Amino acid sequence: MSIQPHILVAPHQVSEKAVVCGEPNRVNRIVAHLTDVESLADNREFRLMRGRYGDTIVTVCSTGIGAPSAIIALEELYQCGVKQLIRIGSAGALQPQIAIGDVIIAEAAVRDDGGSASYVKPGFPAYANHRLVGKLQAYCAQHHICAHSGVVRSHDSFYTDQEQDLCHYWHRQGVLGADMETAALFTVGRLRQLEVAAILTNVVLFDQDVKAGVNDYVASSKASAQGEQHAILAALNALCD
Ligand SMILES: O=P(O)(O)O[C@H]1O[C@H](CO)[C@@H](O)[C@H]1O
Ligand SMILES: O=c1cc[nH]c(=O)[nH]1
Repeated sequence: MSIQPHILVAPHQVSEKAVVCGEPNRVNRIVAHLTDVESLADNREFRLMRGRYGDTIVTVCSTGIGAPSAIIALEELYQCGVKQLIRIGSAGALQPQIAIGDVIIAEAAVRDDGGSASYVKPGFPAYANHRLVGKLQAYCAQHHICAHSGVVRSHDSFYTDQEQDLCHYWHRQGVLGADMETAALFTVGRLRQLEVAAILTNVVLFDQDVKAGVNDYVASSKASAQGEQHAILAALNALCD
């Protein structure tokens, strides 16, 4: 089969197990844990590399920001034969007990994104693969990683005029954190019969100014960077054991 139009890889280059993340540079930090690393493609927001974690080959792909590009990556990875996929993302906390660098294991996601809405009615649930969630939780428990499991909210913009009210609304419903891709990956992944999970590093405290939190992350605040390493190891172990 031919090369996919956005991720620029062909099926024979891609493994059944994949890790995705928003930020292209995070791909490099993920493959630092792999051996026999090969660069596959680097196009727009999509950076792809492949390597070995123990005996298992893993493909790592960045998806950029937001549901549309995450769905493009998922659909093209699916065309290439991917069957299991874990997102290693970042998030902002919606609960005060979640510290910077804690990880959030998404059991399900509120579909406040436009991408998944273009596929299926809003009543269709965005929920993670139960087996992968269990493996992420087990790894975090064994390694004393501060992990919170529950519902996240995926949205399309930080900067809507109602954002603060929306965050407080979802806080009151017990939602743990916000990101921009998990709901779309869970929804479209489910429609394509992929096994999908997500583990997110918290980079913004509840009610903290979002720009300050994201800036800290860009500057690699120690706790965020440590949390990302925890999320990477949890995801690779969940996918490969
Ligand atoms: O760090 P990533 O994986 O990109 O995830 C989060 O960070 C971006 C926003 O700053 C959004 O993509 C959001 O989902
Ligand atoms: O607050 C945040 C931080 C990262 N990503 C989000 O979507 N929200």
